[in-house]
Amino acid sequence: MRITVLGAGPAGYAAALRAAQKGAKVTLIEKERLGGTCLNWGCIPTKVWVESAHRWRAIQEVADFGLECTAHRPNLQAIVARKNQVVETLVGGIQQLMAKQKVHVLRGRGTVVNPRLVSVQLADGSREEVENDCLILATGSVPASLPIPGLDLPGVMTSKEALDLKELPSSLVIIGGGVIGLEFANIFQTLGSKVTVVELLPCVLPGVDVEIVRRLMPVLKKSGLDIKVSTKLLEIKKQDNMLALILEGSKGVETLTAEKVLVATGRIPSLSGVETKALGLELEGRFVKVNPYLETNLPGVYAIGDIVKSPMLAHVATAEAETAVENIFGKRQAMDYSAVPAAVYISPEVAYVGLTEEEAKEQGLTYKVGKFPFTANGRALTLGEAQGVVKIIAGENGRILGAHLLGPQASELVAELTLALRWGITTEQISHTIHAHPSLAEAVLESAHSVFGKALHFS
Ligand SMILES: Cc1cc2nc3c(=O)[nH]c(=O)nc-3n(C[C@H](O)[C@H](O)[C@H](O)COP(=O)(O)OP(=O)(O)OC[C@H]3O[C@@H](n4cnc5c(N)ncnc54)[C@H](O)[C@@H]3O)c2cc1C
Repeated sequence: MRITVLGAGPAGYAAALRAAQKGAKVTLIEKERLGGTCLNWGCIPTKVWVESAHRWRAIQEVADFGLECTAHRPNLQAIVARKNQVVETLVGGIQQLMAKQKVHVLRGRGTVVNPRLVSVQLADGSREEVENDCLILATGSVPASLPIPGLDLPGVMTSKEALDLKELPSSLVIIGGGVIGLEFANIFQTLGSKVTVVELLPCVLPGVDVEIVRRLMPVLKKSGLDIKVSTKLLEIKKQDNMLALILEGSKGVETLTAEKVLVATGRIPSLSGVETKALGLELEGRFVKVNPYLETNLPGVYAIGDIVKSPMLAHVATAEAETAVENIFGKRQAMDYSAVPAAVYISPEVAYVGLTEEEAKEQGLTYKVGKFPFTANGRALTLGEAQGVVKIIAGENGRILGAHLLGPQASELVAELTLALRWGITTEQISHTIHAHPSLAEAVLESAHSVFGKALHFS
């Protein structure tokens, strides 16, 4: 079987690899870089910056650990160099995997001529036509742009440019208090910029369990971050060497000046090379419409990743890739979104899976809540990172409906609860499972105990 995959992000490259492993003759078309947004301008490079910020904070706190050390300043050129090196290592790894699985990688911009033919404009200006028996669309997403005057001024950036900043801005305003906005806010605030986050909605991290956001806010504010919610950006103007932002909030219109502005107001599907109207490809809003098997309305055409209406996350994109390939090879497997974890890499980390308490209420479910604070966890205290909580929402039968974590390594700890949620493991079963001591995972164990009011180290 000949399969063409358009786009080599975590959706496309994973689909290409899996299809090749199953014996298909695969062509993978990519106009920029293997690994797509996630590896080059998203998940991975941001976490390199997050780690530098984390270590910088740790250096400043070493005196609390009985150590003496003098650190001079963060070196952004070195951070960017390390970021590039990590990205190159991963992209190189994907290149090798493609070669090993004999995936034919075509570097150029693909245009879908019809469901069985893609025309590729190669870098040298020539064209190559690729025929297929099955086409997988994985063209990803791009930053959403707002119709606001001044967004094209020098000094106004998207996350892509921010990742290559070689000098620390003295002041930075971030438009958008979602996951990406807060991650950058945390990085630059920690490294020494004066950071303000402007969010249109009444709270940051919309969709996250309200109690978690409520607990997080004072921690962020204490770190020096200025957060303006229910505030709309009207315009950006140049003012001497700075940028002046005209904002409208509950107290009226105000002007804020900053050296740089980062726009993080979400992402929209990219359908570059996919003329939906001409092809007759059905959309759902801006997203490509798919059925539970990830098939579009065009026979033999699948769509996966950020272009379909599911959480815009790399691991979801990869899971969709695997499901689509299973279906191409004849297995009728619906995509399962019942347990999708998500994490926000700030300090302390936020991670969650399943229903929020608000959603459980809205759905009229009977539920119990278990909570365990990291202040009562030995390992968290040894790390000096005892802020936060593990909150579990369990149904009547003890099965986990949702879990919400704020604290050290939350992005790792959520895996146990995701496994439990996905496979119906109850809080009672977790509470009868021995966890290593001392470990942060004991906070998960104790939170499971606490669903029955039986936490050992907290009451
Ligand atoms: C700053 C930032 C941080 C993020 N952090 C995280 C995180 O920590 N965890 C997480 O899960 N997610 C994160 N994400 C989201 C994650 O990057 C996306 O969900 C993921 O990359 C989607 O994968 P995809 O394969 O659908 O699309 P993409 O990764 O966008 O890849 C699509 C690829 O298709 C190519 N393409 C498009 N059109 C054509 C064409 N016509 N011809 C050839 N090639 C084409 C593009 O060049 C691109 O390489 C982050 C995103 C950003 C921006």
